[in-house]
Amino acid sequence: MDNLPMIAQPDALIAGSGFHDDSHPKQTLGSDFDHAMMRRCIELARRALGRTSPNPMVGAVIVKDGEIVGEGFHPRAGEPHAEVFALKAAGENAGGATIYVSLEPCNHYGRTPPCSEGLVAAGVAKVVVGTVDPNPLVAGGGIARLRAAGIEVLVGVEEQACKKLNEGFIHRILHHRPFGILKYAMTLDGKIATTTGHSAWVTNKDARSEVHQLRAGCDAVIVGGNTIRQDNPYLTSHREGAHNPLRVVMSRSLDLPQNARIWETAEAPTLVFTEKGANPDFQELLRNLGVEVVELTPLTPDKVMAYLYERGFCSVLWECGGLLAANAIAQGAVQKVFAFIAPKIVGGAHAPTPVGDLGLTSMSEALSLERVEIRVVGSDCLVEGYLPSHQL
Ligand SMILES: Nc1nc(O)c(N)c(N[C@@H]2O[C@H](COP(=O)(O)O)[C@@H](O)[C@H]2O)n1
Ligand SMILES: [Zn+2]
Repeated sequence: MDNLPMIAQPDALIAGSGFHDDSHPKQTLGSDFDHAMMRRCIELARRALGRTSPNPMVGAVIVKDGEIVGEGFHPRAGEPHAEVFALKAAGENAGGATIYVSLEPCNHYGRTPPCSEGLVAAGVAKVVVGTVDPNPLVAGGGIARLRAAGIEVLVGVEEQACKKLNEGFIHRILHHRPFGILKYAMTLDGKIATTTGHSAWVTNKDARSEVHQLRAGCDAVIVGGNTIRQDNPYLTSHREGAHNPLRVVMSRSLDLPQNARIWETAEAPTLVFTEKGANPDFQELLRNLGVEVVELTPLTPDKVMAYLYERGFCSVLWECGGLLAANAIAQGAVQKVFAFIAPKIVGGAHAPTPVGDLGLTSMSEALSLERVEIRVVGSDCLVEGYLPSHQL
C-alpha cells in the first residue's frame, strides 16, 4: 500500500501539458522520429504488462546521433525505473544524448532515488516526455528540475497513447480507487446466456483470446457467486509467461461449490470476499486450500474497490453477471466497458442480460459511452468505450 497525498492538477503546473485540458485543439508535438521513439517506449513498457502496480508501466529509449544506444522499462515496483535501465545500457553514450520516456521522470525518493538527478548526472542534452506524471510527488517537478539544469524538455509526444497505457495508474492516483473495466459477451439480442444459464460460449475463440489478454493487463478480475456456480471459470490469462490477475469472488452467503476450478491456486491466487460470519466451515475449507478469505460488511463493489486500492491495485476487471455489474456501475466502480457482441440470437424473455436494473426510466438517462472504438474480432464485434464521468 502507498500513502499518496491528494493530487494538484498537473496542467496547472505544466502549461501546455494538455493534461485534462480539452479547451483548445492540441498541436502535434515533435517529429515523426520522436513519435516513433515514443511508440517504442510504449512497446518496451508493455513488456511488464500487469506486473508494475502500484507503479506505472514505463519505457525509455536513449538516442545519440540518430541511433538507439540504450533502452529500458520498469519491471515492477521496488525495482529501478525505466530511465535507470536505459542509462545503464547507454553508458558513456548518454552524455549529450536524447532520452525518450513515456512518463515524466520522477523527482522524489520513493522506493528508488529520483531519475531527474540521474539524468542530470549522466549529462543528457534533451528529454522527450510522453505525459506528465499525476503523482503529486512528481506532478511537473521532474520536468522543472531537468529544465533548471539546462536540459531541453519536450512534453506531450504521443500523449494520448502514453496516458492510455497507464489509465489504471492515473485513475488510482487521481481517485484513490483502482480503474474498473466491465467486460461482457452478449448475443445480438442482448443475452449473456440462455434461459437455463448456459453460456459456453457466446463469443468465438479470437474474442476469448482478447479477453485473456485483457486479464493479463489487470491486477484483479472480479466475479460473483453465480458465475462460479454456473460457469465454473478459471479466470486466468491462459498465456505462457503472462501475468495472471488475482481472482476475486464476491459472495455474501458463501454458498459455493467445493470443487470449483477457482479454488485451485497453483496457477493464480484467489481471494473471496464475504460478509461477517458467513458459512464459517466453508471459510475454513477455503483457507485450507490456500484461498484468502476477507469479511467485508456490507459487501459492496465500492468496499471491495477501496480494499483493492489499499492493496496497491491499479486496474480491476469486472467479469460478473448483470446484478453485480449494475451495482458496480451505480457505485462508480466501472470506468470503461468492453462489450463483445456475437452475431447469435438465443431469445428468452428471462435469459440473463449483461447489466441489471440501473433505475433509469428515460432513454435520455442512458449511460452513453465516450471515446468509443468498434472493432471486428473474428466473427464478433467489440465495442470499447468509457463511462461519461471518466476523463483521461
Ligand atoms: N518516469 C518514471 N519511470 C518509471 O519507470 C517509474 N516507475 C515511474 N514511477 C513514478 O515514481 C513512483 C514510484 O516511485 P518508486 O518506484 O517508489 O521509487 C510512481 O508512483 C510514479 O509516480 N516514473
Ligand atoms: Zn524514476
